[in-house]
Amino acid sequence: MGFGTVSRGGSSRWPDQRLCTVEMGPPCHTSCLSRRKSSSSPKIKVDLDSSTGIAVMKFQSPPVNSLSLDFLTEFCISLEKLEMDRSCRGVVVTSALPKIFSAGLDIMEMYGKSPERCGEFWKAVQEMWLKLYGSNMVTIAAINGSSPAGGCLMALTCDYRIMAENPRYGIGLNETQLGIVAPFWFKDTMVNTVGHRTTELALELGLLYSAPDALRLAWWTSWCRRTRC
Ligand SMILES: CC/C=C\CC(=O)SCCNC(=O)CCNC(=O)[C@H](O)C(C)(C)COP(=O)(O)OP(=O)(O)OC[C@H]1O[C@@H](n2cnc3c(N)ncnc32)[C@H](O)[C@@H]1OP(=O)(O)O
Repeated sequence: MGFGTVSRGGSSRWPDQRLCTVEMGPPCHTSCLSRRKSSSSPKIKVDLDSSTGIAVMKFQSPPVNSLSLDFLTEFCISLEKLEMDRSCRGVVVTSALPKIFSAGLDIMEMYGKSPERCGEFWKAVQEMWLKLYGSNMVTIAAINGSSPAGGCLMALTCDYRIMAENPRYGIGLNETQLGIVAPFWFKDTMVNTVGHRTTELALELGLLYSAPDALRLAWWTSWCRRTRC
């Protein structure tokens, strides 16, 4: 079973556990997280407004909010805590840094590391996707800066996307420009939002879109497919 087959909003609060076994090694989400410790200085600031039930997760990991193992671990733990808080109905993910939403996967995590460390990192990337995609909360990406590759994946994984209009901000799965292939579940996540043909073109050329171009291609017209149960 592939990641692209995970359905949203099913009866379970978490995606099918079989996915952990097949794609992610030994189960399960919580045990993976509890093995890792997040760094002492928070990379993500979380504020929950109890009067609205809306939480804001602000990325504050300079210089570019790259998705390191520490960042991803903290993200998953924070999201899990909000998930368990019944008063929280929705989450906005955004950046505290000027000009950057997230630069995507931390390139230094993929260079000169042991296979074990690479495996741990990749598992954390998958967990981020599973937790965000399978969340019972309404999830919104407020994209207030550039959002290439893994940053784009994170935004696409949310129910809604809102992007600040600035000609310097780009969003897209630009992996081809880096000489690497976007994993199929990155691709599937984009197909779910903008359709097959747009995704095919975007991935082939490694395109980064401005907010108006993305709007034209229906990046922002996804709807909330579930409510908090
Ligand atoms: C198999 C899965 C494959 C891929 C998924 C991925 O996500 S791969 C990562 C893809 N990411 C990118 O291609 C983004 C590359 N970065 C940029 O385009 C720019 O840095 C960005 C985000 C537009 C910001 O530009 P700006 O001019 O503001 O900053 P600058 O380029 O000078 O970068 C500042 C420092 O950040 C470091 N950095 C940038 N991106 C990453 C990253 N993804 N991981 C780790 N570090 C990153 C950059 O090297 C600079 O470091 P410094 O020590 O100051 O030189």
